[in-house]
Amino acid sequence: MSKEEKVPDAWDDDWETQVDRQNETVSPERAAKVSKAERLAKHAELNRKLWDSAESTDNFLFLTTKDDVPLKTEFRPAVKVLSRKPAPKVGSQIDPASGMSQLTLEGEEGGEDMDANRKHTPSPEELRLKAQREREEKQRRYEEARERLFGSPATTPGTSSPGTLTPPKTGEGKGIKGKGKGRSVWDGKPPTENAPGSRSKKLPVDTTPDRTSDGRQLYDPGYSAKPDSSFLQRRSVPQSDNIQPVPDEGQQPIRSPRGPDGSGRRGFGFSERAHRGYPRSMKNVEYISGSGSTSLHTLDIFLPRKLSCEDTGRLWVMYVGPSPKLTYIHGGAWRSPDVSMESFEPALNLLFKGKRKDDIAGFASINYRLSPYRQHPTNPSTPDDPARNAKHPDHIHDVLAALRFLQRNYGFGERYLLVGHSCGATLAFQVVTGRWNESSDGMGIVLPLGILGLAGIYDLIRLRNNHCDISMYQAFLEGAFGESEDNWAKASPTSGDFSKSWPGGKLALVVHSSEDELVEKEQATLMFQALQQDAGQRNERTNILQFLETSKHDEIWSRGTPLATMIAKAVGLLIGGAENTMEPDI
Ligand SMILES: N[C@@H](CC(=O)c1ccccc1NC=O)C(=O)O
Repeated sequence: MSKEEKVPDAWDDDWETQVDRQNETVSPERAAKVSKAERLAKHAELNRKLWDSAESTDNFLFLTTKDDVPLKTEFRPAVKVLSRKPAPKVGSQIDPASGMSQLTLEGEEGGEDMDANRKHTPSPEELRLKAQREREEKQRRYEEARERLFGSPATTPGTSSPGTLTPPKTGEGKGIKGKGKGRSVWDGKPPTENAPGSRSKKLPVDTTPDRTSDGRQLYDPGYSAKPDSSFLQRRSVPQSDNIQPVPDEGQQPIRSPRGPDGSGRRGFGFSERAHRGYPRSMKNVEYISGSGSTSLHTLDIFLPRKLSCEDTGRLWVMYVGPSPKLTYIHGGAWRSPDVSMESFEPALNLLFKGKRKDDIAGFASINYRLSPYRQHPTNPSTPDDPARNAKHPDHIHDVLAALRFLQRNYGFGERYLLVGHSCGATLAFQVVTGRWNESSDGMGIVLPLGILGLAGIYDLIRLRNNHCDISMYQAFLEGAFGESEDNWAKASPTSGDFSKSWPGGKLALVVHSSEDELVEKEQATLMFQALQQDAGQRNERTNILQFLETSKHDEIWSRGTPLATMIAKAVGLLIGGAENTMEPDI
């Protein structure tokens, strides 16, 4: 048979006719001219077909003749191979990554020449090596994520495993005693609940126990929380409560801040590429995942250096509102979308050139859902955006959820300063009223050692009354807290009873600028008075009211210096003791 002649396809209905036609068209001359080689080839081909049919397992005739056939299946007509095309082969290959068997149907990709299309089938050894490579890659990625989150690798590289949250390695870092400061506002024990009488020292104190000799660490394996304690050490991330334990590099855009490099350039710009060194920044980490999560349930984390279990001499700083682990809470009248983490960056740059740079373990900036702002000039909210239709107490619930996420993942307990600007300061003080501090699993957060409120709103009704000629105030307060002024009163931090709700508090620093054009200084004074109500009682808190001379409302954060100075001062008060109180700290 010449190459030009097409082999009839046995799947075609008329294949027999085609074959017959071909046979007819073969001239007797051509038939007669069959060479010896051709005859041998034909013979070999016939032989091959015979062996194929003999070896076919499609139909074991000896079994079909018996009635008691072992493994008998229902009647299935045997597939007859009618074509010279190789029969489609179903191959199964185990994917080393997924462990799933991948079914492939050779010949599916079309094309007549199956040899050309046939893929290389890996040998078992190749598969094993591939699986091993993939396993190693997975482990490496997990350890990267873990190190990014905790700032320290597993004790033995490759021994940590996804699914368990192992405590950070002991190593780098310095305890208070090691720093030679000898003064601390906490006692070196694992954080306990903010229960009355749980603190024994007033700020400042000079009785720091030797925390290295008592052997306790952030994750003390021997420590068990008091039965009624709101603090529980976490050795594994809870699966409940929508907590996302490890920000995954694939999911989280990482911005890597540059620290001051001595060149005089501003530091902490964020580079485009992710990198694993320090300082390290993680952006848009979701603190709630799943159905209730929105685009604003995020926080940003900034780690100046590797974290260590022995970092108990350092504070975290949390900014409520957009920023870096000072915890910081941004302002924006509970509704403005244009206040973001960047508002904290000028202050960060200064802080990390300043005296307190070694006293801060990490920063976090907490975002939270906003109330509607339909008239926003450039970015109006829409009714269907769950991130921008919040009503009190949504905002404070979000802040508490974020703090719980950070505490569970980083285990810093009470060792943090909560910083808020404007309505961020409202939220910061709402945290320590304890009124909304409950959670689905019955565990609240551990309240902070200190609060720094800047240009804060603390008495909602007084604020509106002082500005009743400007509709914006009524509008944003109503947008956030509804129409009932009873609710406004209950939500106002000035109505808190802090001796009861925040007995472990060491510092409340209320800062206001005389030049604030949006919030009057009465707000700061009222807050200070509310804090002072329990002065002289059993509490150990230092309350400070401080007025700045030169900052307008938003300049406190936008110029960087006022915010950085006040954070450094608060950190100094909490860590360094009284002698540092009046020093310029940055
Ligand atoms: N830019 C905001 C106004 C604002 O942020 C504000 C106005 C008056 C008093 C306090 C304010 N912000 C507090 O977080 C707005 O347009 O709603």
